[in-house]
Amino acid sequence: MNSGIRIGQGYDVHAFGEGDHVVMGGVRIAHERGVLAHSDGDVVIHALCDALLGALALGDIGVHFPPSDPRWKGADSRVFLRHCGALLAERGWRLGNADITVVCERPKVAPHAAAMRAHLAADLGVDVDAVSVKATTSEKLGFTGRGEGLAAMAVALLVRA
Ligand SMILES: Nc1ccn([C@@H]2O[C@H](COP(=O)(O)O)[C@@H](O)[C@H]2O)c(=O)n1
Ligand SMILES: C[C@@]1(CO)OP(=O)(O)OP(=O)(O)OC[C@H]1O
Repeated sequence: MNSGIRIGQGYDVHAFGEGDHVVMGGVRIAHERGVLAHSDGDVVIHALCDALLGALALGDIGVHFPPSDPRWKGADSRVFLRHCGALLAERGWRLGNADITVVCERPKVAPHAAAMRAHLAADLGVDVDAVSVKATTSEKLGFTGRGEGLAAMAVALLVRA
């Protein structure tokens, strides 16, 4: 890892299940469904963690936080993100910027994007303008379009600390 930049990408999906809220970017959003997950099922943070781990070539979130490990049952995914931030710092990197896209028909993400960005930036120790969160529907096509679950994609650029 001698070059001055690294790039990574991440993708995560969680199916809707019983519940009355979803968590995205550390924000609890009231919703008529919850998500099926071992942790809190935060697709935004899981995708971002995978982008950061990918940039470091350190595997993926399931390697670091196995779904078989009872410690992570119901876990706040911000714990995972802070851990990834520490891995970056230990290796002499910091986040240059990250861009995350959530794909779902509902819930609406835009009203919560600023709060999500604030959480993600705080957990990674960067300015809020280094972290983008946006959303799109899939025009009622596919599993997200049918309202079966949530998806999120992330890209992250690392720069030398
Ligand atoms: N879950 C979502 C999906 C979309 N948005 C916002 O609505 C805009 C229009 O979405 P289209 O898929 O019709 O392009 C989009 O640009 C987002 O700002 C949202 O907040 N939450
Ligand atoms: C986050 C972990 C934690 O055990 O479990 P899940 O909440 O099910 O989420 P997933 O996106 O499948 O990632 C795997 C795991 O690391």
